[in-house]
Amino acid sequence: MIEVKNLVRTFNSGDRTIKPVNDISFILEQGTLASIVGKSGSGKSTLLSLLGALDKPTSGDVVVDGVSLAGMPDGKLTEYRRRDIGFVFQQFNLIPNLSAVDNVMLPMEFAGVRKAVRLARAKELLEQVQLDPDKQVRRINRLSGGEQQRVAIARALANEPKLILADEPTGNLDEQTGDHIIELLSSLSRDHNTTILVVTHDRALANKTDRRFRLQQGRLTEEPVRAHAVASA
Ligand SMILES: Nc1ncnc2c1ncn2[C@@H]1O[C@H](COP(=O)(O)OP(=O)(O)OP(=O)(O)O)[C@@H](O)[C@H]1O
Repeated sequence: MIEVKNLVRTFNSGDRTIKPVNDISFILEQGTLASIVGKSGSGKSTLLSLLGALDKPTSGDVVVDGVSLAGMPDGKLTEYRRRDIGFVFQQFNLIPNLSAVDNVMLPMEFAGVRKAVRLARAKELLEQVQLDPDKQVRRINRLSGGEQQRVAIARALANEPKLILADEPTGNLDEQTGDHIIELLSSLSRDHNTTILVVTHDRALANKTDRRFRLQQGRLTEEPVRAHAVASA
């Protein structure tokens, strides 16, 4: 369970102070698939960075399974990022001159997983995101944007994180691949009890989530979701 408590992040911009995260509180039960929508500049990336411990709040706290991130030493925060979070972020670029399969194996190497196990799991994950076997061994810089996005999702899943933070996970994908990614995220939350928070402009994805939030000028509101409208459409 993730508890976000009165989270605030301010930035000084010249002689102004801006507050892209302005007293945000919510609780996500384990296994929830939630989405955040909001205009450009509304604070979505800032909020995801705080949840992933890539940035520190000005005040407030994030509590993960009863453990508070505020006041956690940097070494422990790094451990939290590596072990508990799967990031699907633009700025978390894949390593371009490594193959897809090597990119997916990397987080498992950091976690000390044996090579044979890493390789088998990386292949299994790349199959789940429907990357053809011949492309699995190709260097990242020889894959299309959509294929790279799928590799990034497979890599985020590598260590079976408790929480996946995804910024526009279906952004570069055609409709069919996007639908498959939506199914994959839904089944991860439902069957593997992974908590997933996605920032998305994709209505098909937002409609599939259990909870939907809107961020406006640093304030978060929850919107009602029609109960799995897409599934019955
Ligand atoms: N390190 C920083 N220093 C100063 N201002 C920042 C910093 N990071 C973000 N901001 C500002 O905070 C506000 C929110 O930015 P953020 O990236 O969180 O928005 P966003 O909703 O993710 O936007 P987009 O949809 O365009 O990615 C913006 O006004 C941005 O310029």
